[in-house]
Amino acid sequence: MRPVDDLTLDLFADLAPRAPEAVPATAAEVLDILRGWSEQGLLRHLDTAMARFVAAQDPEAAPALLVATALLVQMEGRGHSCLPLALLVADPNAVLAWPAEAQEELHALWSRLPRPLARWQQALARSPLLRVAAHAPDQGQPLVLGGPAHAPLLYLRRYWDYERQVAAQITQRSMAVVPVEAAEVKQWLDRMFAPTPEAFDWQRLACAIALRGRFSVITGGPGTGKTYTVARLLALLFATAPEPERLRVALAAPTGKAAARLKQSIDASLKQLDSSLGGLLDLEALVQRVGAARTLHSLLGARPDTRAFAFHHGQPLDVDVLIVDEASMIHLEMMAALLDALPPAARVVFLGDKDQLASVEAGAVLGDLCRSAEAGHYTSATAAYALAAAGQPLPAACLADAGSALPLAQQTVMLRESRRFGGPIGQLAQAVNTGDSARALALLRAAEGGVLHMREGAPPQAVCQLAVARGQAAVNYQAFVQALAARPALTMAAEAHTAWVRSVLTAFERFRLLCAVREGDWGVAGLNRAIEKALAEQGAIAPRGEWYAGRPVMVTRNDAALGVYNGDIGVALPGAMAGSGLRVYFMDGPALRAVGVSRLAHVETAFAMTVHKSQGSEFEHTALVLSAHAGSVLGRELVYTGITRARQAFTLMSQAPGLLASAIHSPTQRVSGLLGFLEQQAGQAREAPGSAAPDELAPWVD
Ligand SMILES: Nc1ncnc2c1ncn2[C@@H]1O[C@H](COP(=O)(O)OP(=O)(O)OP(=O)(O)O)[C@@H](O)[C@H]1O
Repeated sequence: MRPVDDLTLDLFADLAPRAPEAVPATAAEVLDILRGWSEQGLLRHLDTAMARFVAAQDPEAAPALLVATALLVQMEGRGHSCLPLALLVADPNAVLAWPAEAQEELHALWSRLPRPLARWQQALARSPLLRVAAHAPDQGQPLVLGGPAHAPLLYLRRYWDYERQVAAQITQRSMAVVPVEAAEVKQWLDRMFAPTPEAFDWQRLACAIALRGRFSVITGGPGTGKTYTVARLLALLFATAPEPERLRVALAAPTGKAAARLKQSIDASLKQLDSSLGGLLDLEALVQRVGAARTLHSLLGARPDTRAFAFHHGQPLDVDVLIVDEASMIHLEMMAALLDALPPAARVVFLGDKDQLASVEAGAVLGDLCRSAEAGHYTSATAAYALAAAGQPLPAACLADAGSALPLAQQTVMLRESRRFGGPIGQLAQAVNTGDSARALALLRAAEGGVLHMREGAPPQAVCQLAVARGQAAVNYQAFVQALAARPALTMAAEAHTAWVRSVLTAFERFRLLCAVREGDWGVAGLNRAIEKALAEQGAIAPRGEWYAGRPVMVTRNDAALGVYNGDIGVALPGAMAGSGLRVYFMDGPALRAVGVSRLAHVETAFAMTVHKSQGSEFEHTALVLSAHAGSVLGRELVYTGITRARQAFTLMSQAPGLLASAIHSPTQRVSGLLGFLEQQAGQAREAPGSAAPDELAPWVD
């Protein structure tokens, strides 16, 4: 990006003349306006505090810089990694989506700020606190103006660093392919996958692609066989490694629950494969080698109260292969930390559903990485490898020119056939995903096969009724109530107590209420209170104070010392001995863990939880509750994620008619520059002397 000269600015000046009466805003006036917006709840106090910080550090800071800083911090709080400056200048409300009553003030301020974009850029670039990435040296400035010249992006410095680092790691790792004996791979794939003569087998392709790469992504909706495929990949690595007994494999996921589920499902898949391979490989030994799955925080060695991890590039993880599930939940900062901690020669495979909700924190990394997963964009070199190793010609529609295809695309495979969601739930999820609200509503209204249910415009009591009433068609918390009531006599052996605890935890996991928002009668807090009250009236629980027997809780903060992690769900129950206090029991695969309630400071009741927190879990019956006051939170990904948490039955409870359709028509778009960085770095890699373009890589040995 070149600095903008005054001549260029003059050319633009006439395009958007300022109204003659509009007096340019001063920095002091802008800080006052921002404070007013904080008081009205349009901005957070943190947002305006950052603008004040900039004003304090740079007394000459332009008013436009102060506005942009506050809005940038607000955007970060909403999950965006940067602020799209051109759009902000041209149409601030397209970026901010403020309520109608606030827009007049917004436009009033805008009329007093510079136009067009080039003048904003010039005003911003004058500050020593901002670095124009294209031509200014890095002097630790807290703000960075990057992105393409026609669509500049304003970053907080650390997000700019994360995106650049993540893109560099991915590009290098995607290009650093491992030599592979294609014929040997094909032989193993023939043994591991049944022939599919009529259809292209994406699972076989994913296995072959991940085998040759140090970075790969396998994306697909629920039940498309991501874990089935990765279990075969592990077996294939084990079969082809020069020293399989030394292979160090680690499994991880963003939450404890998702990690435990990954381990269970990989173990089950390897067992099934073991019997179908008839002892050709010692997969029992592989299962032992894989060990327990961990949360990403625990894998990286999170340290209390700091952003730093024990493992990083100076102290890399001790792994050869890392499988990471539920990758849609990984935020940008975590992705940067994870890639930084991986030894250069290790393979990492990310599994996840690109259409699910992105992380609460900034970044939508999996979504960004999978932007062209459906299209494929494979080069002729990848196609040749697919033919040699997976034994299938790639569909012509998935091929692309090597000059434009990203190295990342060569290592990304989308699985397309769901083995578990063929029925009404799968059809509903697909309708939502494709933006077809008419079909989604028709499926719900037809109450297909007793699997789908919908109620619009019902009072919150109806949601509570659905969750706790006896004799409902689909399973609800009555299963939990019954398990709770079946407590064995205190004289019974400890095994009976363990079996009871396990039955209570299992029953609780059969049903869940998922909300879009936390507050209000239709939010997590209100519904938790209502359900506690209703269950107490039934005599199922006896809440006296915060803790009571049968209180289900979700952990909201990692505590490595206690071994509990954000998202873990447990139930408070009395111990086996008479008079023993309440403990929260957690299920860790087959094992149980108990923590005294007084030691758990960061938990919340979990009869109702947010859709965000439900990622990585599935329930026999899921009820999704849509509040009329959810605002922009109510998007397509939220509804899709809620639906795909349901295994056998799904109920939609909507406070008002029309909420579902409006959510389906509002796909969430997170602003990020990650793809731009990936394209830029792929271009640099292509042009670097002696470097191989993706099409020229020699990834396998015939
Ligand atoms: N090629 C296949 N042949 C037979 N069964 C398969 C195949 N692929 C997957 N399955 C079965 O389909 C089910 C779903 O597979 P899997 O659990 O691997 O999907 P997933 O994409 O990991 O799902 P989720 O998103 O829920 O984690 C499993 O029971 C698995 O054994």
